[in-house]
Amino acid sequence: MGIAAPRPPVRLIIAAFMEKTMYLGCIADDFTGATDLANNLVRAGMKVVQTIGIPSSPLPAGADAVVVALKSRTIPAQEAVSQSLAAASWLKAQGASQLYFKYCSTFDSTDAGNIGPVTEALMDFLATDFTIACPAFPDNGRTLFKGHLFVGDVLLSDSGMKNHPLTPMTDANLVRVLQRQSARKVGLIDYATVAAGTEAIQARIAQLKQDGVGIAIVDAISNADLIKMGRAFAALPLVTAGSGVAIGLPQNWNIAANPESALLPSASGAKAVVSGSCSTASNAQVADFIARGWPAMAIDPLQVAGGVDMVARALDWARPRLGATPVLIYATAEPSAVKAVQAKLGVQEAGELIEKTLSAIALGLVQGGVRQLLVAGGETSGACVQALDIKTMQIGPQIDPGVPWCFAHSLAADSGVHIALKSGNFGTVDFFSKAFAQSS
Ligand SMILES: Nc1ncnc2c1ncn2[C@@H]1O[C@H](COP(=O)(O)OP(=O)(O)O)[C@@H](O)[C@H]1O
Ligand SMILES: O=C(O)[C@@H](O)C(=O)COP(=O)(O)O
Repeated sequence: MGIAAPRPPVRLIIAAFMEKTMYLGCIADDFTGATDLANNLVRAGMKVVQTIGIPSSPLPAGADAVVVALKSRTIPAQEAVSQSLAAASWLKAQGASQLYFKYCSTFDSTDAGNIGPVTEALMDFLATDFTIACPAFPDNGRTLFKGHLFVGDVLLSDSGMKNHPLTPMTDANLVRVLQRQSARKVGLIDYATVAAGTEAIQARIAQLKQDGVGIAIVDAISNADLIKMGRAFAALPLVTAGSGVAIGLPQNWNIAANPESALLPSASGAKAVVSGSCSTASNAQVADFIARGWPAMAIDPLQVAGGVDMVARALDWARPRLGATPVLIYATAEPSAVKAVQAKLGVQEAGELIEKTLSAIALGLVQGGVRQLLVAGGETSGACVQALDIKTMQIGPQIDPGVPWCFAHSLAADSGVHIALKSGNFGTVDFFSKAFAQSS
């Protein structure tokens, strides 16, 4: 006969039945952005669940934050609004006390949206007359000064983002950029105010509200700025930002950083990279992978458009090569090549065709035994995660700022899959090899 387990004290039994409220409900406009935000929240000590779309089944209890990943960055603004509102009502119904709309640290959008329209729809939904907008992420070189966004040492408009295939960013003045997308007046909380601290930021918010400003861009150049502003935003029903602002919010619920919070099961199985990002960083990372002599295959969009079955061709190429060394399948190309493809196929059409091709390849790779998959590119990641039918993701250790390894269950794999979704712009030049060295 076994030994009876000791009975837990009564107060523990009661605690187990008490519903814990979710503090932060997050809506991310793409999937790499969602893991980036979840990564920063986990590193700041929160228990986070990341879902792909609005979950259809109940989530495990006890999360401090839930990040709902949408693929709404480049879809028509009205569709982005309706998907974001559906996510917002679900998060509020789960008890979220504050909502966080996460967009790109390079403010990826066009004059048609979607940052402005989604922000304003969420403000209407929450019946709030004020929110902030701050894509600053100093750990990744995104800083804001006098409303101007810098990427590393250059203005946004001088960075590689001016050549983005879907959302070229040619104006670094975010007050101007957001005003073009918004009906509400857009203002600025400038660096002098942020440097003066939490009370100064709160006083400036009160002043801006009196002046009829609905959304304020906020300057920040360091993590210390993000901590100060986090305290000042405690009472806002809605925060809109990149992932950086997230590091300053957990303190409002007395949550402190916890290095234990990002543990995953150990990784095994074949390794692959699928890259559809055409950013400067991804181009350099692909070149680095090839320079190592590792197996890589390029996908030519024009051949796909011409009817060649590149999915079958890529999977046939990859099959005998899968193993301890990662394989890379990529559509990543330099701006001139991207423009030539877009001129022939159309911007959206080219993007969708390549996403469909790469996501079918990702699915085939996992069905063929890949269990450590790295995807480069936000839209590309969205397509791949959807093809793999992943519903939730567990956040693990950070590879580089903004990119953690994650663990997910996919119908395509009997066991789970380790997956990393790399934002186009993120990661050092040796990111692909670094990621697999860390997972092994
Ligand atoms: N060679 C190419 N020509 C044209 N478009 C491309 C090419 N390769 C990829 N794309 C498309 O460019 C877009 C890149 O976006 P995304 O995956 O979000 O990358 P990033 O994270 O760099 O923004 C995708 O829609 C992708 O399908
Ligand atoms: O904030 C960021 O820069 C990223 O989290 C992000 O949103 C990535 O988007 P992509 O560059 O499209 O991957």
